Amino acid sequence: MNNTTDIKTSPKRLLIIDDEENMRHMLSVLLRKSGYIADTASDGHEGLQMTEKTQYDFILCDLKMPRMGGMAFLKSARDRLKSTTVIVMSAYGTIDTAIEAMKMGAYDYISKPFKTDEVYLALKKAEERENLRRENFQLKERIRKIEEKYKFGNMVAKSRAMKSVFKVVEKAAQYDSTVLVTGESGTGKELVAKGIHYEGTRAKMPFIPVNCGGVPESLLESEFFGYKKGAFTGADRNKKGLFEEAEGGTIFLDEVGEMPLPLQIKFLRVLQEQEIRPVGDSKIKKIDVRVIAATSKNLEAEVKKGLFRQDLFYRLNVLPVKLPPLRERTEDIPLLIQHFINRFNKKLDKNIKGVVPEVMAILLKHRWPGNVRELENIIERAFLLTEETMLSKENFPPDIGAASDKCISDSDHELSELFEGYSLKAAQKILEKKMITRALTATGGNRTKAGRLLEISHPSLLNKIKIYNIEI
Ligand SMILES: Nc1ncnc2c1ncn2[C@@H]1O[C@H](COP(=O)(O)OP(=O)(O)OP(=O)(O)O)[C@@H](O)[C@H]1O
Repeated sequence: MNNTTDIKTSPKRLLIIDDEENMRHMLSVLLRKSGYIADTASDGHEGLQMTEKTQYDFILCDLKMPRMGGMAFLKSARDRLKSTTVIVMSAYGTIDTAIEAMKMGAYDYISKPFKTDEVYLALKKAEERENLRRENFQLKERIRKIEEKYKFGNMVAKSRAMKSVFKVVEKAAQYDSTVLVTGESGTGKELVAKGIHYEGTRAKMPFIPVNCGGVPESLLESEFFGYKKGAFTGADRNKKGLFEEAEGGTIFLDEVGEMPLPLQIKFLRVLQEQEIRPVGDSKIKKIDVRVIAATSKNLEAEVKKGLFRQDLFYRLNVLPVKLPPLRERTEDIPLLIQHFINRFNKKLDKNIKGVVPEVMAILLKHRWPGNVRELENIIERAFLLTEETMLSKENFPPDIGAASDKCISDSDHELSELFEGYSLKAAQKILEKKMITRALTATGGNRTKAGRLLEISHPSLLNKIKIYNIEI
């Protein structure tokens, strides 16, 4: 019989509970030979005492015994046996008793009289289940630890750029200063704001988000500051504004760049004085509200254009947090993918393990104009389309990755238009000049960032700019 070798690999603790001396003896000799550390008990009562002292991997338990039978044992030891697999044995084994025992937490049952192979088989099956359960637990623990390490609030990230963002926002959570979060749409500005609020001392108080671009201009003032009964037609009662709703907590001004200029003046006053005046009211009210603002616009440019007040910009920009677009932090993509997979597994009750390498390569190359939101959406879409445990190319929109392919074929075309002949040196010069110009344009002339995009050092970039006489 080769079952013995299978079981022998790791010594497990096992308890045999049976009132028949012969059975206890036979099973313990047999199982010790197979590598188990086997103890015995002559009834449920003794079994209970032993489980108090020792943590067993397996228990083989007879059902009918004097003093305390198997069912009563299962009932009393239930809480203690969470990580023990119990197999019941019964000479009176009807399906009903087996079902009853399983309801009480037993994993399997064997009917007496049984052949030794049957015991081995039941134990082997239980051990396999145990291993699976442990692996599953370890995997979840590993993911949990990775997520803990790269986490702020509900955000995950591991890129250098995002780690420095996390450092700033962790600090910001400890204070009350106004924070201005900037970044393209979908980079996680609202998530940052929520993180600062829920990780800070105001966590138990309200977090009120307002989209400054989504409220009609005529309503903005009464929305924010509230109004007094009779302030205008239809104002038939006093109404609290969003600032009062957020009392003690945080107000999140999303798309603050959309705020009309007249309201900006009022806002400046609120931030300076920490007080509001409801529409139609002559009295002012003190407020205690933290302000976090966000915008995908370049507010400094808006200030220059006269569309945003400079003084308000300075008031908001006490602690600036800039979220880089996803295409500039590709190291975050695999972590985010796993994060969303875990989330959708829970939400949709699935067991997806990951994406196939071919898809990962495509996702790493994609430009992500919609940033993390776009990534989240296409993972959710792939979840709905797949029947497998790995997400494959067919589950993703065909245009994902097409942009990067197009880039290559475009540049192929451009290259052949740019020069003739076969000189590699000449081609290299043309290509270098073109790539540097492209990187400088993409970074608004920022040489440090352009160097990073080109993956060359800052001095090397400066040198090439000089050699190729590139104008910035
Ligand atoms: N680092 C991250 N980890 C996990 N999820 C993220 C992360 N960044 C963004 N998300 C998710 O991406 C989506 C978009 O994030 P969020 O709404 O915070 O972006 P935003 O910059 O405020 O977008 P918009 O400017 O369009 O309002 C959300 O569902 C959010 O949960």
